[in-house]
Amino acid sequence: MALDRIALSHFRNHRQTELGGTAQLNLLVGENGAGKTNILEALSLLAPGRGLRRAALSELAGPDGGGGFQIGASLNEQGHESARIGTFVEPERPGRRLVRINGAEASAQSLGEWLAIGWLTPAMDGLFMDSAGARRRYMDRLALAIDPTHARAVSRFETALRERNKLLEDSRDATWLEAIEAQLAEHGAQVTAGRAALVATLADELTALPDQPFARPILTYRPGGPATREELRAELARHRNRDRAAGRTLTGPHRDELEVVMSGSGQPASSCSTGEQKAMLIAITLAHAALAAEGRPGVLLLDEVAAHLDPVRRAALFERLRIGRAQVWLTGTEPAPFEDILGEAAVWRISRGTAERL
Ligand SMILES: Nc1ncnc2c1ncn2[C@@H]1O[C@H](COP(=O)(O)OP(=O)(O)OP(=O)(O)O)[C@@H](O)[C@H]1O
Repeated sequence: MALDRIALSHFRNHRQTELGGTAQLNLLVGENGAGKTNILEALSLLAPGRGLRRAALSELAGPDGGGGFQIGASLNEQGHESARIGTFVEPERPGRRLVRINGAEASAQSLGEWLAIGWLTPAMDGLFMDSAGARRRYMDRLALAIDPTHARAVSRFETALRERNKLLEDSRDATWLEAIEAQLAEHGAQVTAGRAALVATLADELTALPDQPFARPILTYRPGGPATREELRAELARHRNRDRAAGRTLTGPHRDELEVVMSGSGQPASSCSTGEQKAMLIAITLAHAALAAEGRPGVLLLDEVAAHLDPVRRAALFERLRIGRAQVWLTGTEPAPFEDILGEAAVWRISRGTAERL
């Protein structure tokens, strides 16, 4: 299963770009600023969420679309189209993202039931040094591969959390607070379970990966509150005064942390070298792609990853991608580093928002 017949219209610098005849390995080459990452971003928007740049909808439309844009693709199974999926914004409703699956309107979250899309981009290089919130978002994105309903649980939990924080501040009405805490605990426990399951499954997958040439990370999920609904609810009720004094809820999955250390040395990822951090991110990305491919079809977007690796690591990466089942999209400024896969990859030259098949 793979994405094919991809069509972008008025999406960033792509006025009308079509990519057909895709393969398992797909390569976009072109100068800086040509529009390669924009294509990967368009594909990342065929998943729930804000895509690989986390851009606002208003940033995505190109200059001639009147504020609207369209992204469409076929899902192919053994050469036949099994579904047509798309996401778009209409010029007359610029703040609203719409999704269509096989011609029928659907929710953005339901996209996760069709495809599991993962990515690694240069913007993620600082993930281990970033705030814990960035790693929570990362876990949530990866968790979609094993549970497409995870995004919904996160959004319901966040709504309940905002509501409780507001009620703590302006209301002494215990009945209201109890009702909100019940919701917060229900969705919070679901978020915790989703993240815990993701990290456990990823950790298993990572143990199968050799230590070399990519540094193998050891992942530990550190929950910010009790795991079960009942315990979380009880703890919230117990700590109302404390939370009121702090002005916010101090227990729950919004306080979770994903701890990452390098196997062997046990060094925390945040104090590893830039190269080691990147190698660990690649290892997690590959492990995740393997997970995704076990469930729904996986698509892996690797922006400027391969060209920056030394030849040994690059060859190892290509080998892993070849044996994996995910469809892979790679970008680079030159075809040369991709010499080993040029014979089997579908290659496009991207130039000023256009794509030419090579
Ligand atoms: N909303 C938009 N409308 C039109 N053009 C846009 C929009 N957003 C970004 N661009 C243009 O897209 C181009 C950047 O494209 P992209 O990031 O895909 O480049 P790239 O090929 O990945 O380059 P690099 O190799 O430098 O990463 C820039 O020229 C930028 O001005």
